[in-house]
Amino acid sequence: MTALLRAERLEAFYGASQILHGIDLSVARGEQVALLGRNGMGKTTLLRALMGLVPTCRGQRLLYGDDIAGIPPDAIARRGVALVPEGRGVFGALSVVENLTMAARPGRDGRATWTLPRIFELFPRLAERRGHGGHQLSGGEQQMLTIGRALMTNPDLLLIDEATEGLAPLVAQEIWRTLGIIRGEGVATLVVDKDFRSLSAIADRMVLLAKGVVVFDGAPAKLAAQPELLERHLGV
Ligand SMILES: Nc1ncnc2c1ncn2[C@@H]1O[C@H](COP(=O)(O)OP(=O)(O)OP(=O)(O)O)[C@@H](O)[C@H]1O
Repeated sequence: MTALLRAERLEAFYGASQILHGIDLSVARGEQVALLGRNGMGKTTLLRALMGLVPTCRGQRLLYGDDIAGIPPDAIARRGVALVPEGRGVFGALSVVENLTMAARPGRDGRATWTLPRIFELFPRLAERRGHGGHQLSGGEQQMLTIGRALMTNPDLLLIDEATEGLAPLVAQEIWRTLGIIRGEGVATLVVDKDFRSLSAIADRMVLLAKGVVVFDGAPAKLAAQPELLERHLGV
C-alpha cells in the first residue's frame, strides 16, 4: 500500500549548511511514529522540510505517492498535513474559541471529524478556558490549543515538534493521553519529543536521528533492547 508520507534520500540545507544527509522515512496511514535524537540533530528541520518550509531540499518527498517538491506549505496543508511547531504560536489577542474556529476546515476528502465540541471533549481544560485570550493561557493550555488548532484542519497526518517540552509532568501526561485518542481516530502522527519512555509507550515505530542521518528505524521494543544506541544518541 502507498505510504501516506515518504521521504527518500532527503537532503535539506540552510544556506551552505547541509542539515539532512539522505533521510529515508515513511509514515503509513494512521501510524504513530516517534522521532528522537539529541539537540541539533535535524528533527525540526525534517518536520519543516516535510511541510515545505525548507526552501532548499534534494531527494524526494511523497504525499500519497505524489511528489510534493516545490509545493508551498499551505498547499501541503490542504493535502492533509498539519504542523504543530516548537514554541507553539497561538494568537494571543484571540480567544480559545476564535483560535480554534479560524483554523476550521474539512479534511482532504471533505471529512469534518474534528469540530469545536470534539476538541473540547479531547481537551476539557480548553472548554473551561474557551473565552480566555491566548495570552492568558498557561504553556500547557497553549500546547493543547496548538494541537487543537491543527486538528481543526482535519489532517491525515500531524507533525508535532517537541510535544511536551517545558510542560509540567501532569500536563505532559495529558498530552500523551490525547495523542492516544488522536491515534484511535486514525490520524497519523510524527512526534518529536525527548521523553523516550512516553514515546515508547505510544509509538508504533521509533526513528532515531543523528547528524541528519537515520541511525535506527524500528519497533520501540527493538530500540529498548539496544542500550548502546540509547546511551550514545539519547543519553538514556
Ligand atoms: N534557520 C537556520 N539557519 C541555519 N542553521 C539552522 C537553522 N535552523 C537550524 N539550524 C541548524 O540546523 C541543525 C539542526 O537543527 P534542528 O533544529 O533541525 O535540530 P533538532 O534535532 O530539532 O534540535 P532541537 O532539539 O535543539 O530543536 C543545527 O545545527 C542548527 O543549528
